[in-house]
Amino acid sequence: MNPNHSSAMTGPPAAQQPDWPDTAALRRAADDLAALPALVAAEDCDRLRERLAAVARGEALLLQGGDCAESLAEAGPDTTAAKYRTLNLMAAVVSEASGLPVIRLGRIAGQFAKPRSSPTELRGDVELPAYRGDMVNGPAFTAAARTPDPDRLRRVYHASLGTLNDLERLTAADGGEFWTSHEALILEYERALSRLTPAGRYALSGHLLWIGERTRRPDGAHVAFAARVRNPVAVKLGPSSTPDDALRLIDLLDPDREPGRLTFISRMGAGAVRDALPDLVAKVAASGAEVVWVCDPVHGNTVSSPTGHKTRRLDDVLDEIRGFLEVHRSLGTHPGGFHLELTGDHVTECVGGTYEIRFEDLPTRYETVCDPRLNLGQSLDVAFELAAMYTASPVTDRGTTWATV
Ligand SMILES: O=C[C@H](O)[C@H](O)COP(=O)(O)O
Ligand SMILES: C=C(OP(=O)(O)O)C(=O)O
Ligand SMILES: [Mn+2]
Repeated sequence: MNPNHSSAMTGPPAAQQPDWPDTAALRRAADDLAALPALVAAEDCDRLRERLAAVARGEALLLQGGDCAESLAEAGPDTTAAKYRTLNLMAAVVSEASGLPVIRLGRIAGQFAKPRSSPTELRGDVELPAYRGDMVNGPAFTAAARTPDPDRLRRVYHASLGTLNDLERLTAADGGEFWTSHEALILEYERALSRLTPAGRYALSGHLLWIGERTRRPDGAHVAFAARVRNPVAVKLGPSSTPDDALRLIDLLDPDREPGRLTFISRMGAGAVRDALPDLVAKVAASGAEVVWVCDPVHGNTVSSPTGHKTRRLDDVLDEIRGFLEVHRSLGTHPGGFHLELTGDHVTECVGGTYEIRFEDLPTRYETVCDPRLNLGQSLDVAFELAAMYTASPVTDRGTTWATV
């Protein structure tokens, strides 16, 4: 794995790219995708950008959620409907309590690629390439499954198309808008599904694409790609982010200062959010840029259970949300929304909740292929806790009236 892999001879470095063993096959897969219909419409990306502009103005909230990594084996109408209904229920609860419209954005129909802390995984004395999401390789711990396979680009395209069809049926039945998003990680996939339209270039693999914590360097290939497309885009900001990083990203990704174009997803961890976030939000606000601030209260709170399962405590998730709201309250800025890893099923991957999952319960239904997801009950716990926070401190004007949270 070459961390400075550059996918074009002269392009900027692209972090977290797989070592594809057959680059000719990769080229053929990308060419096939480039000739297939785009997955979403450019006009819909524009419409989502308008909705996000309302969030930037403090007139709406964003709820973004879904699997850490979608799975080809699990893809289908039932899992899609379960995730859709979970987000729908959460949005209804939060909207009722806050009095604000809630925009529903799935981590769905394309969330098939993962950045990893380590390029390899060691079990006993066997070392294999890390699982990088079903767009790249398979989760089974065998050399065959872990070898990056370019045909997977085609498979996730078709699975995403099926999911989009299912989502269309679901939204037609209840009349609401629902948008799709994923991390723009594998550049061959994203470039192959970008299209030049009369209004400019769009990444048409999803409505909103985000850049992850591990690929957000301002001089990197992911930021360069996002800068070239007109979709709404987001960037994760972890505890090492500096105000200067944020301001550079604004200049690169939102040079025209278009409200709704750029979202920052803060993922600091419950222990760091109150210290790390205020300076970022204050300096961005002082620059005059109108970005959307979203809280991802899961990625900074991953721990290992005594049984070695990757997990998260619901209490930490809620504490980071509270910290995020406190920071915005004290600065008079709008806490624009929430980004969560969740599923509509009754999995046992995170601990805590009204129907409490304990460390010892984790093996019962631990089904994620990457990070632990909140189950249906835990997702609703988050929604009702949010409702309680909004009821205690009503939003009346740009989120400035957070008396207590
Ligand atoms: O979102 C997913 C994970 O946080 C990311 O892939 C890193 O996971 P890892 O530390 O298990 O590699
Ligand atoms: C990898 C992810 O997050 P981050 O880039 O914030 O670590 C993710 O959202 O699954
Ligand atoms: Mn994750």
